[in-house]
Amino acid sequence: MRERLYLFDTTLRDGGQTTGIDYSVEDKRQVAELIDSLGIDYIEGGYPGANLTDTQFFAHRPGLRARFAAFGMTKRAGRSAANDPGLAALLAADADAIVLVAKAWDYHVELALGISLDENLAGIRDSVAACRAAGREVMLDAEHFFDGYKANPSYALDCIKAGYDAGARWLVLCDTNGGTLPHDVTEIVTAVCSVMPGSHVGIHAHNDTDNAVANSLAAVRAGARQIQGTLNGIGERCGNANLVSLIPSLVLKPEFAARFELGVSERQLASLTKVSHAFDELLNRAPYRHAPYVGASAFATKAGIHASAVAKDPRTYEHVPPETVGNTRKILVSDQAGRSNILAELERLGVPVQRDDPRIARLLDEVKEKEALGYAYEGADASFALLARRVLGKVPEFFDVERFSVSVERRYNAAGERVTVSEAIVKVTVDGESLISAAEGNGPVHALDLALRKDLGKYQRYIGDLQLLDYRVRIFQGGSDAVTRVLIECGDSEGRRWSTVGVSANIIDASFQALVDSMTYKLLLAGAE
Ligand SMILES: CC(=O)SCCNC(=O)CCNC(=O)[C@H](O)C(C)(C)COP(=O)(O)OP(=O)(O)OC[C@H]1O[C@@H](n2cnc3c(N)ncnc32)[C@H](O)[C@@H]1OP(=O)(O)O
Ligand SMILES: CC(=O)C(=O)O
Repeated sequence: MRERLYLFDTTLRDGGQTTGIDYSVEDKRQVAELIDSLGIDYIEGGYPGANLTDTQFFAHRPGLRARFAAFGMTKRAGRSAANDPGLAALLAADADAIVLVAKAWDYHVELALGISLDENLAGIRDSVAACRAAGREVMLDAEHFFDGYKANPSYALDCIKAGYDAGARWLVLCDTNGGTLPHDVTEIVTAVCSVMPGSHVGIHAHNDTDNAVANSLAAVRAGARQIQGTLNGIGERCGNANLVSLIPSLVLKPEFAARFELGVSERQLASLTKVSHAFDELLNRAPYRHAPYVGASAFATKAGIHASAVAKDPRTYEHVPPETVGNTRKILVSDQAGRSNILAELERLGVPVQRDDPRIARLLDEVKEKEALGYAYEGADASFALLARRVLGKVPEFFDVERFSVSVERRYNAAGERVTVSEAIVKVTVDGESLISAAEGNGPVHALDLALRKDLGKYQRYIGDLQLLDYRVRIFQGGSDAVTRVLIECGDSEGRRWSTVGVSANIIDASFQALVDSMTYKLLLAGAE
């Protein structure tokens, strides 16, 4: 029979202490729903009474499947629990559980609180008892437990015992400064669980040594049965234990899966990548490509030797199947590639080719030569598709660019204001007919884009819904000269997205190459003839 392991999410409380993150009430509601969709047991909504947002959030409690927890501190020194405004605000909040933070390090009690060690124990007892008397489930967040245990083990233990005796359901050992390493966590949690029931012990790890996840797993192995953490590891300073990394390790790694049961179903696990990215979207930041399990690179294979083995069996280079966490396998084409990468990418792009086609070796050589000049195909799938189709003789000559020119001029407009105007002229040949178009744009690339797509003759009807979505420039040293690489991302009304690359010593020329590839790829996608 497997033991139940409880997950506690503090994205909305400790996560709110992250630099650069400032939730609104509506943000909190949306994040709570995201967390709840994963099957987490507890969601800590914030600190009612500490600020208006949190107080309002608790005033209109979200409808959640998880137990909803309110955070606050034990009563202030010199006040009774019944006469403490902070505690009163916590009790007034509509929450199933109350999390009380209490000092467990003698040094902090004497310095930060300025009270005796016994007064602190009495404060813990009285505060927990008051919350229990109000019918709430109580958790004691034992702040600085690990540092406190190292300094004075019997006092740190007395603090959590005081909470337990007064009725706290959970005693959460906090590595508040985040400096504890996994071997210390193992030793200290083992010692705690030899005198307290592990089924009441939790872990709250910070990531200041990049060990918050490792420390949480060590605590579970040593007997703790509740893990606190956040979505994508946000939290004070370097963050908290990342639940997005912890959940799949607990569910998929045999050592944990065989011993423990979580509230997260297979279907919920498969939504992890989506939830993690949706959270970043809400925070208005790009998802971290290299995030374990859910990053775009987590199951991306670039090296030729790896790709060749992955084609035979993905388990050769994947520690878990990507689909279990809702991620996907990617085989990238670059100067690190071999034939296997090329074949896998051609298959993904739907380009039919025999495995022993001698043109594959030519294509691989061409990729490596162009990458040496500065092209980067791992981020430009459409340019690779065109290169491959050209080598395989499968790209129609839709249009030919005879010439283009761009000018940038600063002048006064009719209202006497100073404006900078970009104008472009593009001359193309379509089916033997010369077509000249001119356009003005916000900048030179915008003007070129508009001029190029203004008149493509009989192909015009295929490109009406083409949209330029992203434009990135990188300047680097190629040989003795500076080289500019431009990556462009485009999309269309059918929700398709593709990327192209252009390289030149001249930024406009590099941009134009990428624009032309983009237009050509769109015509291919549209089946233009
Ligand atoms: C480890 C953690 O992450 S704990 C959570 C930390 N999170 C936050 O602090 C965010 C929300 N906090 C706040 O909005 C404010 O700090 C408030 C509203 C809680 C308190 O504000 P203020 O009354 O102005 O006090 P201030 O923040 O300056 O200092 C904290 C006070 O609480 C006392 N205190 C700290 N921890 C505890 C505790 N566990 N039990 C009792 N008192 C405590 C401190 O000694 C200090 O008292 P003092 O004012 O007599 O010196
Ligand atoms: C309670 C808490 O957030 C900490 O000790 O880190």
